[in-house]
Amino acid sequence: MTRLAANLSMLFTDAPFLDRFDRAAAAGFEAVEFLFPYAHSIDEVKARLDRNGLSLTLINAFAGDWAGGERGFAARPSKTAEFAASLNQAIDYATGLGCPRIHVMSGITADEPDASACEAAWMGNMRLAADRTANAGLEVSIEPLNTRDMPGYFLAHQDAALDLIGKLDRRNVRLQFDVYHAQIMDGDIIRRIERLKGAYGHVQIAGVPDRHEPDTGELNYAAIFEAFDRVGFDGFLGCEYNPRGRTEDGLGWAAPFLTQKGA
Ligand SMILES: O=C(O)C(=O)[C@H](O)CO
Ligand SMILES: [Mg+2]
Repeated sequence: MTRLAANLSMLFTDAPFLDRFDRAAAAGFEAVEFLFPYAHSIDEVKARLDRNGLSLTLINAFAGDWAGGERGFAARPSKTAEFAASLNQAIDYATGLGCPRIHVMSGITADEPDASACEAAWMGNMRLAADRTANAGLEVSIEPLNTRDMPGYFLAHQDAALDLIGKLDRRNVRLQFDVYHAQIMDGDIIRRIERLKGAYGHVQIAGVPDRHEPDTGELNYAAIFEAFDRVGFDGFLGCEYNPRGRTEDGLGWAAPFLTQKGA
């Protein structure tokens, strides 16, 4: 069964962040995800989830100065203190908001002088993340990002991320399988959904190449939704795209999977 989560960092962005929860629920979503809730208190965010009966599927740990180009700390040898602080904060929010999963970003490492030091930093930081989140009953996700949108990011390919997860040897770290990034970098999406079954705990979707609604472009999302069903994926597909216009006007493709309000 296809279950959708609205990504509130990308959808309904004509409204202030807290009002996007109301808009998502009114549009028929039962779940949401977002990158960074940290400008708001846990209580403020929880009140919006509760009053709309929404569940929360994913948050990101704080990733640094986003506007300045930072994309997380895990693989950056000089940022271990920032990493630990962002992890503790994210665990507090995830626990307080009933969110099962934290996306921990690895960082831009293209300019780091020593690639092996980046991998060593990633291993050490991610073991810390895995162990602290496991104690809190949470999962960590890592996500390869395409090099066109995110040049220099530490993780770009699905198989490389899987190799690292293998070396990490922690059961609560899994892939965040973003179909948009995976198609741009690796392709072979249907076979990959089958082959990686169990290795991803969260999925995100968007049209390729423009990152708009998943109803145009080079991917056949009807077949992709069927493939996730066929392999028994029972998590959420996060709608992480830039709407072509007003979010509600572009939700025709999602209508079969949204709650019909007033029905
Ligand atoms: O960009 C994405 O696809 C994400 O999911 C990240 O959380 C932000 O880079
Ligand atoms: Mg994503």
